[in-house]
Amino acid sequence: MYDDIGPDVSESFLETPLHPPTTIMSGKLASEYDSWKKLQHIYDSERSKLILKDLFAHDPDRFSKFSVDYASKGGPDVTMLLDYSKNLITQPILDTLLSLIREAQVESYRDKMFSGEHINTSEDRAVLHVALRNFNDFQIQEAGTEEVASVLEHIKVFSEAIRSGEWKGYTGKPIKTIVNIGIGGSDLGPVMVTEALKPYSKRDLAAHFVSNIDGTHVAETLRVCDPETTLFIIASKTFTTQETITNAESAKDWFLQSAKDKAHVAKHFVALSTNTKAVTAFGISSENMFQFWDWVGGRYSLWSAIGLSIALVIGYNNFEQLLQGAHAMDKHFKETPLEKNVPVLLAAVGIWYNDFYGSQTHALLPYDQYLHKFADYFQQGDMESNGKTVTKNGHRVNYETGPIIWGAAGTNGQHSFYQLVHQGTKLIPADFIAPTTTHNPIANSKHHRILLSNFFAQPEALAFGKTEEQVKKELGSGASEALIKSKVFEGNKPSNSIMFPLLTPATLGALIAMYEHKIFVQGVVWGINSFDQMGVELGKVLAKNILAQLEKPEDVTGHDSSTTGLIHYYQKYRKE
Ligand SMILES: O=P(O)(O)OC[C@H]1O[C@H](O)[C@@H](O)[C@@H](O)[C@@H]1O
Repeated sequence: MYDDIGPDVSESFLETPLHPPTTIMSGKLASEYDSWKKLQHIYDSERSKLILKDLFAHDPDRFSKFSVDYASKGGPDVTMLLDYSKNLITQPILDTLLSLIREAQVESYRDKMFSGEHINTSEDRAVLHVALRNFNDFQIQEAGTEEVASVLEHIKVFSEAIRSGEWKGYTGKPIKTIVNIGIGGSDLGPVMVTEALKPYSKRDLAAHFVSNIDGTHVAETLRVCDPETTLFIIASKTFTTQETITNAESAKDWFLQSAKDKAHVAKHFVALSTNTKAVTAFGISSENMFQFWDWVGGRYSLWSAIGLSIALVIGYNNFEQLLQGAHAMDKHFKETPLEKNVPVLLAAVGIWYNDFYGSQTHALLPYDQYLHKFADYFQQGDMESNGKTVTKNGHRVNYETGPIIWGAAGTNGQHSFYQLVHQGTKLIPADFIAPTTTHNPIANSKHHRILLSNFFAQPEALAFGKTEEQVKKELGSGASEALIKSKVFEGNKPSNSIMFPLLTPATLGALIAMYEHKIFVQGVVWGINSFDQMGVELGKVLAKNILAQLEKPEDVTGHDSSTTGLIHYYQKYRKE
């Protein structure tokens, strides 16, 4: 059916010599690539034939053709199945998507990332989260990478001292509670991973995460803490983030109300940062500082010292397993041909919906309660990376870039938003994620079987729907036309299914790295810099200006009438 849109495309691009980087710097938009134009043509002319029901009916091997069995090479054993057969693609479409990825020189950019080239051009930085989990494997040239092992050793020694009770608080008691104070990349990764790996956690060490500047967050957390047995981890790459520094100051004040002597801060406060000067100025000595480097992006930093709270909760060995699982995925991404490369395939089908079908969002739907923060985590990971309108060369894109990421743990989502996914007007591609085995096989794994039956059923229902004939048959004669129509599921809604045996630290590491690289591939195709975050700046600057105007109504100047009206309302009704 699709012979005319030919699998030869990818080969012809393979034969095309790679352009030197300067050609890319001249600023081609993704929409100017030949394979992009070809995809547009395919979409326009073939879309009506892309019906999952037919594609499956015509090809009994569709599952085996469009699925990959991932197995780690080296490090802890991790296996994972990616089934992407329930996507609105054919082999020629996939080939053309892979041609696009080649034409955008993703492989060359990938190698630049792994070798430490400064691919974060706006900030002139390398992008080396892969160096944090490298274990001397890839050759990476960048200052700081030689210090990774010693920081890991510091994390190991410190986390063991806390976990064993050897580290004592100012009254000689062991630490019972940790409070990570950080926001964005200095919060979401540790929150997500400590939740995901709860079965590996030290249950008698309570972990809290304070991020929001809203005083409620720190106040409610301190309410359940004992200053004698609490360790505060101040996590901030820059150590200038208003929320984190304000929360940290309030935590220190609270602590000193009991401890009195500032010398006791050393036993109860540590810092994770790249900014030694600011850490010292805060009152934390450099021995209690865990270093990282400017080539670690905030949203890619859970592998760095920012992961200290993870190591404290699950133990250093499990933390290292997480890193090794990610490293094996890095190797897979670096060395596997595009056709079998899991992050590349996810990126390819994502581009198909995002840029040709016009899908605005992408749902992450883990059927694992431990992954309930997974979508939150990748909201930052994906949206802060690829939510850009301007290419690296300063051109405005004329296509869609990063999708809106959202989701919730199954089966909760089924009882809230799935209605719209099944029968709404929007096309919402989704990733269904599940372990074959649960950490909690209660009632003889009955819960897990029910959970998985839903995990299998939902993508099937989305893909194949329910026809009017089926509904009529079910309802029998006499059913109104309106009732019949309301029960029809159009189907043809795409999804990926990702399965693995058990959510272990190494598996989670691989899963996170897989999505990181998917984001990377898409960013390169769109020509954007996935590693800066200029979009978070403007609001911060305006807030700083407004903060200085909050006292008196006459100070409120320079705003539109709406903003002025809102501030005046606050000034009228506030109670200190
Ligand atoms: O770790 P920091 O420096 O406190 O930054 C916290 C967060 O701040 C901003 O929102 C962004 O830059 C994020 O990428 C970052 O994760």
